[in-house]
Amino acid sequence: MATRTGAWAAVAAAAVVAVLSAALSLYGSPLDAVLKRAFSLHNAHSVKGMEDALQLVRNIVPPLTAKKHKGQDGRVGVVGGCREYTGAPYFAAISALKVGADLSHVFCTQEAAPVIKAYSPELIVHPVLDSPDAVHDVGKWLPRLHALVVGPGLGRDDVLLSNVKDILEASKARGIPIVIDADGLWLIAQQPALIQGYQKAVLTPNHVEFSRLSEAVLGDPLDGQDRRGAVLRLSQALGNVTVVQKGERDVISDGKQVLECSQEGSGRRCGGQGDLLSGSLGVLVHWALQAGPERTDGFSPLLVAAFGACTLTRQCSHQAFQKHGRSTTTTDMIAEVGPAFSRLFET
Ligand SMILES: NC(=O)C1=CN([C@@H]2O[C@H](COP(=O)(O)OP(=O)(O)OC[C@H]3O[C@@H](n4cnc5c(N)ncnc54)[C@H](O)[C@@H]3O)[C@@H](O)[C@H]2O)[C@@H](O)CC1
Ligand SMILES: Nc1ncnc2c1ncn2[C@@H]1O[C@H](COP(=O)(O)OP(=O)(O)OP(=O)(O)O)[C@@H](O)[C@H]1O
Ligand SMILES: [Mg+2]
Repeated sequence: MATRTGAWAAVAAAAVVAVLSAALSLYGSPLDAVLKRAFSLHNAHSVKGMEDALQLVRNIVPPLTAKKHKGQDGRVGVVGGCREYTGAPYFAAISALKVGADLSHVFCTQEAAPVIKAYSPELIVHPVLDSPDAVHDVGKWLPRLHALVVGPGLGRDDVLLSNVKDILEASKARGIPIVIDADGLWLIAQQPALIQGYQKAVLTPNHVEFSRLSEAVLGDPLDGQDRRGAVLRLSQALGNVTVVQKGERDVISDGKQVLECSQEGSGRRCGGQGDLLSGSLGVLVHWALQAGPERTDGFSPLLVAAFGACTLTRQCSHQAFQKHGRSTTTTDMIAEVGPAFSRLFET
């Protein structure tokens, strides 16, 4: 009996490795050769691999029950929003709420706050980011937040960036998961030490942001030929911070494993799609860490969360484009978050 159980466990473990390897390729570990072989063997079954990776995301989604209180499924904060950019923090914060967070806060400048409030009565908007007490004003909310999304619509004003630097330090000290996007990545490119080794951080650069980070951290211009290697190396150099390089395919790495998302999206490249991704990721990161590695078959929870946010964003783009074609905008994509989520993760 014990032998049969052992044999079954070995077969099951081999199957898990093989199946996941269809969607994941693994570098730099002692298992490298075995897993690379498994990957190339099963690469042809990428649809199945994608399905298995999606199952890991489904495993982290908390059930909707009558037993929960408000806030339990996620209290997310977005740090961004200034005179020029009010759309980006709105897109990120409303996306977190639409994915399933219970409360979504925006910490922005005084000038941006009434505009963002006027977009939505559902967001809690704090006009504090340019106040002399910004760090204290945001800091007092930190104990109540499960995750922070830093950067959408932040701008590059030195005073704001200096406040955000201190907010990052305070968040790290509390162990709060942090998604860093847009101008938050500009700050990290100036001061990579700010995030070095913080393994509860996920960076979500677009093509240009990735090049900037790569140059700052590795001194390398971007190698467009080997995107997976480039993302893996950046993550490793940052001390296994998770990196999501957005593009025609999204490439995700925690410095140990590399995962690709090629869910069908659309040809529409309107602004704000990255904000939908970073806001969604804010809540998924919380869910993934809460679920723990048992629910993600030993894969990094942040990797699974990132895969979920990328898949969801692209599916929203696909669905919105089917309805609106060329006139698709991020607002149309946000209207698809519910149906896209159900289709991907609640089937
Ligand atoms: N409605 C809004 O308020 C929006 C505000 N946004 C904010 O705008 C600010 C600047 O963001 P940007 O993303 O423009 O950053 P950057 O100011 O660094 O500009 C990047 C530039 O690179 C270009 N680019 C992007 N992907 C490229 C690719 N694959 N190949 C070549 N060029 C490429 C873009 O057209 C852009 O001009 C951020 O704060 C951001 O959050 C954006 O999120 C878009 C929506
Ligand atoms: N060429 C592409 N083909 C398909 N999907 C893409 C392509 N480029 C980006 N995407 C998708 O669009 C989403 C946003 O990526 P993008 O590179 O536009 O981010 P961004 O520039 O930060 O956006 P934002 O305008 O919000 O700042 C991601 O989900 C990504 O997968
Ligand atoms: Mg962006």
